[in-house]
Amino acid sequence: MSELVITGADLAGAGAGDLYVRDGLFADPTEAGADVERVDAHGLVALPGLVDLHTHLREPGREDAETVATGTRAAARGGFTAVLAMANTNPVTDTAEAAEHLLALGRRDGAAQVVPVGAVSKGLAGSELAELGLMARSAGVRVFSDDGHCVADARLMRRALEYVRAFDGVIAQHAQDPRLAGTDACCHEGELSGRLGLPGWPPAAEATIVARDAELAALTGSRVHVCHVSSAETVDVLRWAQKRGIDITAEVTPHHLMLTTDLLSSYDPTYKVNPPLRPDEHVAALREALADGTIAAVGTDHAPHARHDKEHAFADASPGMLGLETALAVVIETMVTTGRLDWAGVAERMSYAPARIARLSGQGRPLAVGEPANLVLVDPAARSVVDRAASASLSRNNPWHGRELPDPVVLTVWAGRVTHRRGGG
Ligand SMILES: NC(=O)N[C@@H](CC(=O)O)C(=O)O
Ligand SMILES: [Zn+2]
Ligand SMILES: [Zn+2]
Repeated sequence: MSELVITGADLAGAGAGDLYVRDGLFADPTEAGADVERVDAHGLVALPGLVDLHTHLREPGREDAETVATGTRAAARGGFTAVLAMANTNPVTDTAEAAEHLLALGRRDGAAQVVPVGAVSKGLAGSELAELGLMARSAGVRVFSDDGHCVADARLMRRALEYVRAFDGVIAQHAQDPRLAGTDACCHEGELSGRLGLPGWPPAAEATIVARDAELAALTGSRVHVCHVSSAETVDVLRWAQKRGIDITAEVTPHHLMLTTDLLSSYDPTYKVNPPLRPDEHVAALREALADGTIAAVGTDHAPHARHDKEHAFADASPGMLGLETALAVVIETMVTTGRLDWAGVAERMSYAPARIARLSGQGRPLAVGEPANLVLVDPAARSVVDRAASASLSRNNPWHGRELPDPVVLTVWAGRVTHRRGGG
């Protein structure tokens, strides 16, 4: 446990103040002794520790691609103090034992809080419900997702929603109608997919599932969350559903806020991701929706893949890209520098809202005396060129490699522990 005083930081856009980290909590800075370490943070911004609703840690099963230790170290370097770990591991997190095991791994190896996401269906197979109630009771699971797969069966989705309502759970849907966009679909459907000869993935495959799930949320009085929204069509559906008072939230990934379909013309599998990168007009709609709150949160969909799964012809490579270390940089570049979000807005979309959606009690809390000491100290002016070799992740599928981006994270503190400090230490 660390003890330190941070002086002069802009507290999430609310003006300058001091923070005193003691015994895992924020304490009154006037009580700090003269011997306590002081970090001069004038010109920096302090945000509550970031919370990622959508991380793939790959442990258990694919420790060659990522582990709890390496994935949470990447999280800490990105300013995150909690990550929701998706269930598509091997074995799948579809039982209470599997969820408890992941919790234990997180306690042992985590440089951030590891929150298990439970599978909706056994083995992610989409036919029988997993042990939702047992996972909730024994491991505190509140977010359930078959991510990687869509819960395509409307009846199973309805039953899952009815089930989790009892304990205020939420179903996080990977919205991809498998009949409109099958497992081979890998390029936004349009002129370019035709020219490149890649199977198309139309926005309608996402938006139709989201419309259906909004109706099921209304029918059951339960909560739906939409993973990695990629299209303007889905944004329209979300607006319509939220206007009706339906309890539906959504996240957008950093890559969908910035990268576009044309990158695929190189056939570089680094840019293969599900759902696919889309043209400019979708990127613009996603930025607008994140600014106005239609999309409540950023979720990284950090999806590490080993070399031998990624270095293939485009059609055969595994989909997914790294995201934890660069998420805040991309949000600053696309949302803050452009005037769409202020620092309070960044805190809301990357900490408060994700913590609320996942019903985490000790995360996404204000920087105030008595609250858990989770924070990230941000340098709004620093920039650097991203180097994939410098990552804490075990994988190198980094779509930002070689780009100049903001380099904001100076210090991360999780539960009173320094988990990252720029330049090491
Ligand atoms: N996003 C991806 O392209 N891949 C994810 C699965 C997913 O998020 O659907 C993965 O697990 O690799
Ligand atoms: Zn997904
Ligand atoms: Zn995912």
